[in-house]
Amino acid sequence: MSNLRDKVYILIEKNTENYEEWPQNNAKKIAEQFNCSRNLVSQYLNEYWEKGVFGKIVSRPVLFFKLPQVEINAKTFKSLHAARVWNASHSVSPLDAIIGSERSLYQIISQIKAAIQYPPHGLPILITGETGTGKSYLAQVIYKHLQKMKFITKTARFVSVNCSEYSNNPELFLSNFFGYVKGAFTGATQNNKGLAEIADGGVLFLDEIHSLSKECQEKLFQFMDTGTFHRLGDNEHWSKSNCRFVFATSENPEKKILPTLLRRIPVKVFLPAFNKRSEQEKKELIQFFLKNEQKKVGKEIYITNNLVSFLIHYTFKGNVGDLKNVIQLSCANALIQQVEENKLKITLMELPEKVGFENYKELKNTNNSRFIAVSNLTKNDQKNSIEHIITDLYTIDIKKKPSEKLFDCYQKYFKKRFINISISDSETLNSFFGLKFQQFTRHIEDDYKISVDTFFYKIILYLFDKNNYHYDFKEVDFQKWSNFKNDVNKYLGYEVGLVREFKNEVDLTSNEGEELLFIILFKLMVEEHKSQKRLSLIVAHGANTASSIAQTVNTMVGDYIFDAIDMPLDVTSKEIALRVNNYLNKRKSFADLLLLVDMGSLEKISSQLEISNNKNFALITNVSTGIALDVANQIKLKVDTASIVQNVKKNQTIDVFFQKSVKKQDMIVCTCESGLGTATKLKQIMVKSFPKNSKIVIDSFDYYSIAKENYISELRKNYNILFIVGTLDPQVKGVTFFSIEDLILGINVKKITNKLAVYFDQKQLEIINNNILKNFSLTNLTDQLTILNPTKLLEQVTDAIYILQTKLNLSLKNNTCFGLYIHICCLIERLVMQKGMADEINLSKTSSNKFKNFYKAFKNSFTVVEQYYSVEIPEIEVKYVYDYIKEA
Ligand SMILES: Nc1ncnc2c1ncn2[C@@H]1O[C@H](COP(=O)(O)OP(=O)(O)OP(=O)(O)O)[C@@H](O)[C@H]1O
Repeated sequence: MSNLRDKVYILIEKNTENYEEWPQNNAKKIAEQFNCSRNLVSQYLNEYWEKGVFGKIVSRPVLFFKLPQVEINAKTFKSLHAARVWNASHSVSPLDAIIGSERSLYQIISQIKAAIQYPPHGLPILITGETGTGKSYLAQVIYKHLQKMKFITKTARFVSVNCSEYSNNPELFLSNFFGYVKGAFTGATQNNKGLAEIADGGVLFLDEIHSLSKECQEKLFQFMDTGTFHRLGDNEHWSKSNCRFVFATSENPEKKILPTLLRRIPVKVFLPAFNKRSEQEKKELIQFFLKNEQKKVGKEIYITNNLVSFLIHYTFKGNVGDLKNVIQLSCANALIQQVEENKLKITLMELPEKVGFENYKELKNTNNSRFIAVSNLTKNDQKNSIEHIITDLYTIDIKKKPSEKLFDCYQKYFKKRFINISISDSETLNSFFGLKFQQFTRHIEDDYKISVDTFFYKIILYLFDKNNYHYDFKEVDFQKWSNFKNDVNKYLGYEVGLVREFKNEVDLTSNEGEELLFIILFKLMVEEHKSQKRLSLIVAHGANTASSIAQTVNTMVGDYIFDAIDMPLDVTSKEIALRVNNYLNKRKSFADLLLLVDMGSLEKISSQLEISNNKNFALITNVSTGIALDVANQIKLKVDTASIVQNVKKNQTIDVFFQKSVKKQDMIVCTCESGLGTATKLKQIMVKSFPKNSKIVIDSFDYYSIAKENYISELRKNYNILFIVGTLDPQVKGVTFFSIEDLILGINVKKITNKLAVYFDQKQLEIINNNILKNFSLTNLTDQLTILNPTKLLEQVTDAIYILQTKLNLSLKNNTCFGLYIHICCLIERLVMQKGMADEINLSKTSSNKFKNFYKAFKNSFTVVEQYYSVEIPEIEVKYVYDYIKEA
């Protein structure tokens, strides 16, 4: 028989399982249940809390729950909701187990998590994507997540409705969905619950939502708004259901779903097609399905390397769903042949007939066939895991005895290990990390005049960008970890500060080991004497011609010399120039550019490349592995660029070209006094308003940097600044400023388009004009900036600022208000998404009385907002608003 202390533990553990039971976890209720002293129970509960076993919620009554794992410090929460959100974000979620959750689906899953735990019943979500990309699968995992994280009870249902079944029969939908009463139609012999009611407390998944008739869509959004509806045949009584909505469609939602319904779905996520996913993820999916087959057939499965390569490169029209079928059928085909064997071996021969080989380019270069066990399928990739690399660096440290040469050894090690690294530009730019890292390296190049080495730049993206790599770091347990750290630290300096600055900006959490690796790579990337003064780039047509020449040559000379850009066959010289310009734009601090291309006309591209006039530019055509090798060898021998061109001309019978370019790029600057985050979003909205092929660079900058003269003059060396868009005029001489306020009010948009007249034709200008008017409406702006309901949020923030002005007897200018609306809307979203609790408010003693008064008035004005979103605006943010208003 266990004692009372154990009984309390067991009861709390059991009740924690079911969120509905959490309110029972208080001393009074437990004491009643066990018929014992309340004080004693309270003592035990607090003991467990102090040990970090239970979390404490300081509501009335005080509640306890079992933490997912023991914490070092005692955890206290201000409300049930805060505890629940924290608990959810610290438990392993089924959503995190989805393949790709840490890379291609990373953003999507974070968005979904924030949306479904939004109080009280989550925000509706729309999942789009081609057929077979996993929309229904994701909806089911969302449901499992909600159950596991206790946002819904164990008995809550997942109700799936395939709307395409009702496309021609709205009445049937309404009766099945909302239920009916006896006599509602012929055959309605008794009252019947509808799917909406069955889903009460759970998840309602409406698949192929675009096929619902207009009438049904209207009824649906009325139900979404109020949670109530009439059963068919009964217009008097209201039925109720509180369910979470997940919608899916494989069509373009803007075209097929009523705008009124679409507006009520604030979170829209897009699942990528199978061929858009990385090789690593494809391999993991293949492994996942093969493991399922292994379980079914009860035999170990072996697959050939060529079949894996086929599955990775084949275009599956039905995406992941098709891949799953093809794997199942291949295993079935193999099983017929190998009934007697205790292993199942599958090769290209077992592929089902429906798979066509005509598009399969890789088949030409199949490798020597070899079988791989399913469990080993993704093993090779693990070799590049952060954990492995740190272990290697640690071993080098022990072997080499720390010396001046330590970082030379590290450099050699990385060059050897990552010589074949290939990350395309588009991959790096798609992610938040990629964009930020690019911006950051540009900032250190511009502001600190530090050159960035492309090779190490790529390794950092490869290892630390969750979109690119399996981010599976476990704590490294070295006996001599601290010695290693000390050895390395001897050679580190300002890099440490820069890395921390960057990490804070992207909100990258990392443990000690990861941080040290990041700093080592960063140091190697920026070491001045080794920095890359010459960029060598191969551009060629074909799926991987350029990268394969670059990889071969880099491997042959044992050094990372060439970057590569692969071009589709039908690309125009203009598009090539655009891609090369994008590449150059990211690497401003080089002295020479050596460009090796495979196409004919030299002048056509060179005239379209934008290279500042202080840089040498050499172009070599008809690139082949031989020519690239010749160039690489000369680079290794430190031959200067002009001589390389002459030598190649002598050695090879080809055309070469050398010129100094003088053309500058045009730029629109986006800035926002309330911070770089908002400026970046502003930039995204501007980019969206311009045609895709626009050559004008649109970029975001820190307000205070832009206001500095020397910063602007550096920028002007490479760019011609057309105008600035932002919340507050940074007063840059000779550059027109357009305030967001004007754009919101539709003022001055014509002036913008006038400035662009030389770049676009009349039709394009009209489109830009309309886009700006559309994209800069205040609601749309907030919509872009937040996932919360923009109209509601904006209304509440506007009211709060109005009250604040009245309280303080202030009259803020329109543009100050607009700046504040946008900043505070973004802030509220940040706080909602933060998952944890807001910091304790501790009005510092050093604050001025003026600020203290402001703080009080601000808090009073924002009470409604804070309560509605269950957030607390921290003092530091209030101080920010205070300074902003003071400056304006
Ligand atoms: N990430 C994944 N991990 C494991 N299995 C997956 C994944 N994505 C999809 N699948 C599997 O692929 C098949 C097709 O997925 P699903 O039916 O969810 O696609 P869909 O996008 O809803 O397709 P449709 O638009 O045709 O309804 C299912 O059997 C599903 O289990």
